[in-house]
Amino acid sequence: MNAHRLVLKISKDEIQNRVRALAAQIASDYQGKDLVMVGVLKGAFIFLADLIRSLDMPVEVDFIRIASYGTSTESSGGITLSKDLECSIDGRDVLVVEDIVDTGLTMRWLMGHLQRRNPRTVKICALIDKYERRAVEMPVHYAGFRIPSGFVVGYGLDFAEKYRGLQGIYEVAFDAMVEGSHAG
Ligand SMILES: O=P(O)(O)OC[C@H]1O[C@H](OP(=O)(O)OP(=O)(O)O)[C@H](O)[C@@H]1O
Ligand code: HPA
Ligand SMILES: [Mg+2]
Repeated sequence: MNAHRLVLKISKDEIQNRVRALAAQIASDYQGKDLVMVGVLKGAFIFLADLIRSLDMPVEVDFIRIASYGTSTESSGGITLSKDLECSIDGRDVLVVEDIVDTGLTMRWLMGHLQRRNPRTVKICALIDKYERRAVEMPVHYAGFRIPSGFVVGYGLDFAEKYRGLQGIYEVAFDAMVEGSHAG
């Protein structure tokens, strides 16, 4: 891991306020519906936990575990599924909960995977919609924050599995490489 610093981008209070507003919007849109919220592990675990505790309606929660980044800040392009859904989504309304949509490759794979199980609707809720690196068209129906670029960590998001527990969102600032040597 190259030497880096963390720069605060979104504070804990801003996140809390935005999560409450998203939950209110979701509860209003899905009133009376049979909603299944699917958290994408690992990154979504904190966001999903906060979101459902602000949500004034009964929902079923399930998880799927897919990964493509490993220790890198670039998508590997290949998706590894290591835990699938446990509930049926046949005929039901599904809201996928993600920490971040970046290139969109993870979400494209997941949408294909879910659509084969015949849900009534599938929508996407992501804490962060990071749009400049998008490689495929991918709508984010409920977006917490839209940012153009920068590798971010905290509130579930990791860099090489670290920093998920930070309460705010931070950008990873990589120190410039010194000629002929690596800065850490
Ligand atoms: O839009 P994309 O470019 O595909 O990136 C978004 C995905 O990448 C991260 O997952 P990661 O592979 O790091 O797994 P993790 O959730 O376990 O950290 C993140 O949690 C999203 O699932
Ligand atoms: O900016 C990011 N941070 C952490 N994980 C990610 N996965 C895709 N983009 C990011
Ligand atoms: Mg990750």
